[in-house]
Amino acid sequence: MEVYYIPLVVIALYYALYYFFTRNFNYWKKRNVRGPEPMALFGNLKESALRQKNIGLVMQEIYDSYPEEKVVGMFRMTTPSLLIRDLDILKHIMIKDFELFADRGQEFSKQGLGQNLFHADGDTWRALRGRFTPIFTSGKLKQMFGIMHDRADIFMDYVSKKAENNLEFEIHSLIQKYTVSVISACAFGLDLQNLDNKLEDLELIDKLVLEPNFGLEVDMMFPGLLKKLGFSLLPKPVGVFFNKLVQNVMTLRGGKPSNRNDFMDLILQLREMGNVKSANFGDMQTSLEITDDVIAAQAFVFYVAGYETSATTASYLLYQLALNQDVQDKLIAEIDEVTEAHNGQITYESLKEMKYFNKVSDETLRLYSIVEPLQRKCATDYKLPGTDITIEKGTIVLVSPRGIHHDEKYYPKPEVFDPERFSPEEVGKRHPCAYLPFGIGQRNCIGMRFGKLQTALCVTKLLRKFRIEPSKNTKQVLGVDKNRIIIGPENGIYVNFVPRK
Ligand code: HEM
Repeated sequence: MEVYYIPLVVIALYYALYYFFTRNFNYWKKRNVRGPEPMALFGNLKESALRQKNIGLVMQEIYDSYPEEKVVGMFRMTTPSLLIRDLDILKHIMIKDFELFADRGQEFSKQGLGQNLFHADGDTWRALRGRFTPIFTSGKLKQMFGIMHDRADIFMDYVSKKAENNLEFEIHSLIQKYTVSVISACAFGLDLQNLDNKLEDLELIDKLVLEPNFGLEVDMMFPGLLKKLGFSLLPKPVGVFFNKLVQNVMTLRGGKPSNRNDFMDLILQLREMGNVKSANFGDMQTSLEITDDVIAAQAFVFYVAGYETSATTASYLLYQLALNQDVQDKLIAEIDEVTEAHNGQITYESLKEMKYFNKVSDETLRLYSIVEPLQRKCATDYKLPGTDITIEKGTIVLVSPRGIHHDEKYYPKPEVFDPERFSPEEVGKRHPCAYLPFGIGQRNCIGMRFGKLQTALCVTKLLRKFRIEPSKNTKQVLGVDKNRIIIGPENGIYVNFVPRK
């Protein structure tokens, strides 16, 4: 008899689940906000949740599908979120009304690695940003340049040896060797001499952190649940690894700054200054004790945010030089001229003088912005300027830099690589929010100057020695890796390094 109930139970369960996973899907319709039709459970992120497409491409497609809309109502899994397309609204959210949108809405813990600058929110973030901003000034970077330069020389020796046997390189993984050694040296004083021996632990960290895990989707579906349950977005071994690493470095330095002038020294100097109040970020007086856990969390985020982003930027840049030999000619001429004027040395100052390099680098990051989407959480009910729409407290708003950077309204023929888009005249004609590879506003990328510097150093050193040319494996169109949380090339980028005459 009971057996007859089984189909009924299955059907009831099916409907209950279906209801649960679609219960919010009238949310934007009720508010007259247009957007793509969501799918049960996945909302509008089915392809990224199933790892069929990088989330950056999914967001760009949503952006492209609504050219007339200022905002697009969408669903991150089952949670209503809003994609901002209009640049004036974007400016309000990211800059003018920043106080209401300071959070990213990804904080998963107030302890351990959760105290890192990227994931932290609220007072913890304010205190962290206030205290750590001084270690990214131009002056501090200049002091660190020597460490970076040594790493670049080791890298050039490595490449030159390899190039004796084979001109073709897969440049994404190649340049990662350089950025891993730079960040390891600058963030925690680790001198990786043999670039082929990327530490096994660091390989593992790469896998654990930069490959998407389903914690992200759970957090989208049930915002705040992971934090309540004490689950981390980051697997435990990551925390253990960075704590141990930082402990070792601090023990070696006797808990005091050495004379290396790396991030670890700068953080130890900050610690010696004690619990300084900082009111730089908003009205709130915030303070923060720099504990070992706080140091480990920042070492973690500087490492993870620092190496892959710059390696990807440099490899896309070299790829575009291979395809655009005229741009490369002009860039090499500039590098040679400026370097000769500095007695054949590439220095912090000489890199600053390379104006054309900056244009090439800016255009690279327009075409291939790497961190997608940008995200903020609304701290209060908020009427979007210039619309009748009020978003509720707690709503996640998203921005697609890739969508904006490929929008022909701002960049005619967006798929063409043209560094002249970044001449001062052209930049002056554009909306200030039309370019955001490093994000924008008070919560933008804290490591922007560091990232630009290590990319510039690597590329200029390479171009002093080699021309970059297409190889038989150079693709005309690059795919995007589906299995990374940031944008990067699928199956690498192949080019030839041809020694310059
Ligand atoms: C080409 C290189 C890089 C790119 C394209 C890049 C891009 C970004 C973007 C788009 C954001 C989010 C900004 C926002 O939400 O408005 C970000 C945040 C961040 N980046 Fe970078 N980044 C790069 C290099 C670096 C480096 C070298 C470091 C550290 C050494 C770093 C550390 C961080 C940190 C800590 C945050 C969080 C800042 C906060 O929330 O206060 N990044 N980055």
